[in-house]
Amino acid sequence: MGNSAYVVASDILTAEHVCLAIGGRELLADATIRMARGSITALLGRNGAGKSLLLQCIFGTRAATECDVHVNGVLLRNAYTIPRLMNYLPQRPFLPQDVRVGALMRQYRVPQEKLLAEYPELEAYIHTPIRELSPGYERLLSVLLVLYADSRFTMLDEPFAHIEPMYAERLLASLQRQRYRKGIIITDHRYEPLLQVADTIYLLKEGRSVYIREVEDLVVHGYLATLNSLITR
Ligand SMILES: Nc1ncnc2c1ncn2[C@@H]1O[C@H](COP(=O)(O)OP(=O)(O)OP(=O)(O)O)[C@@H](O)[C@H]1O
Repeated sequence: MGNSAYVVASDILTAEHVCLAIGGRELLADATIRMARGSITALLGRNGAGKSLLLQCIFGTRAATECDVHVNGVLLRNAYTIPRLMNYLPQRPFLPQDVRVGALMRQYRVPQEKLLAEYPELEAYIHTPIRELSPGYERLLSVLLVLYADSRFTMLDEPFAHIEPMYAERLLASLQRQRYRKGIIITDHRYEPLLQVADTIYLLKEGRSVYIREVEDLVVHGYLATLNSLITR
């Protein structure tokens, strides 16, 4: 797990009693997540466990049956409407296809010089419209825009999907750097890199969030069959 020494005295976001039913099907049943600015929280769960729905409920773009989101004890409604509080990387492509990379960096208020210092290869794409990027490159750019944007909390839904191994490693390093200035929650099926950087781990199971104290708990709760892939590294 990550080093909680990175955690600084800071904003605390809690989402409690998150309940959601669609078409009579109970999909979230009292899920709870707590995240602090300066730390990384991993949200694991099997396919269809409700991870994306939970993030959308916290963000406020999905109407939940119940969802109490507080930042430093202040109750929030529709977190997405509060400037610079929180941003969210959805699982599916969302960038406007006709807009150029540089224009999007400005729109997201990304510190362009800093981002280009870390990813100098992006310079060549500054004038390129999104529709001309490969799907993997578009995904990488989407993750970077959300991660480097000015917000106190960032939620990333499958940031490693479609990203080549070299970029996945660099992205992990970027996450470590960005954790100093924001609280980050990540859900991804590539659990190994997540376990490396996460300070806190939750497993979403049967609509509830289970706090994972030890990686062995992931086997106990039926998320992993064994710990072999972790232990043999
Ligand atoms: N609009 C909807 N109407 C009905 N059911 C939905 C809707 N959106 C999601 N679901 C169902 O809710 C469940 C949880 O979906 P969600 O996308 O949150 O899962 P997930 O944990 O993110 O899964 P994955 O890891 O496969 O992306 C799934 O069974 C899905 O079919």
